[in-house]
Amino acid sequence: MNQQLANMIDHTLLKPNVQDEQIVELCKEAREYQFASVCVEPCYVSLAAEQLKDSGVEICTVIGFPLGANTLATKVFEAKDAIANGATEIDYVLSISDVLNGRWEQVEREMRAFTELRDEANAGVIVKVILETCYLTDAQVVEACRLARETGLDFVKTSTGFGTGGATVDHIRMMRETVGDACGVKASGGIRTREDALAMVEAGASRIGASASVAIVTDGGSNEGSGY
Ligand SMILES: O=C[C@H](O)COP(=O)(O)O
Repeated sequence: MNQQLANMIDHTLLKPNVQDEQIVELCKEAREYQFASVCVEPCYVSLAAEQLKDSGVEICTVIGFPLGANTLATKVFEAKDAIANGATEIDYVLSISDVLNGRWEQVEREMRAFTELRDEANAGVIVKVILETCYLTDAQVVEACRLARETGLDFVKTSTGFGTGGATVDHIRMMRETVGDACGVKASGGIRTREDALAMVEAGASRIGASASVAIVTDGGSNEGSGY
């Protein structure tokens, strides 16, 4: 097992039919392999936080997930509630409609709202913006990354795992080139093997989001994924 790789992985379980015992198991695995975080739906943040007390594993959750289509006020409320319940990492889906309609000032406003709520939380919370790159042009990916860097977000992230495509090496390279050292880059969606994960790291990813994390670090492969 490659510990360095494990330390970079958000151990993810995002499905409509998740139950408590699966979250308990996810947390057990995260503690054992020392993954960076568990990534769970907001309704499971409290349970995960309780399970992972004093483990060093962060509690990541997803906001406006998976479509990014909620209004900003709803996303902000959801994020604050998740932090109050114990979330330390917030992965929010950006307003894809604003990007597609060229409303970049709205995209920026949303990013600033997230950096503000992160700074107000003042508890080592970090924010990642999920771009859902499968729906964007390269120019839109670059512009979103440029704004994320400018507004001070912590990470840019490729995918929800529920779109028409996941992380690609080309997108990761483009995202890293745009944010430089100012932000982390998270590759997620469709990463099933150690080989997939290492290709993303090689291209510039500093975090991997995956449902198949255990298979990745134990050198196997898996068909496990979030998507429908
Ligand atoms: O946010 C992370 C993704 O949902 C993970 O995608 P995956 O289930 O395809 O590994």
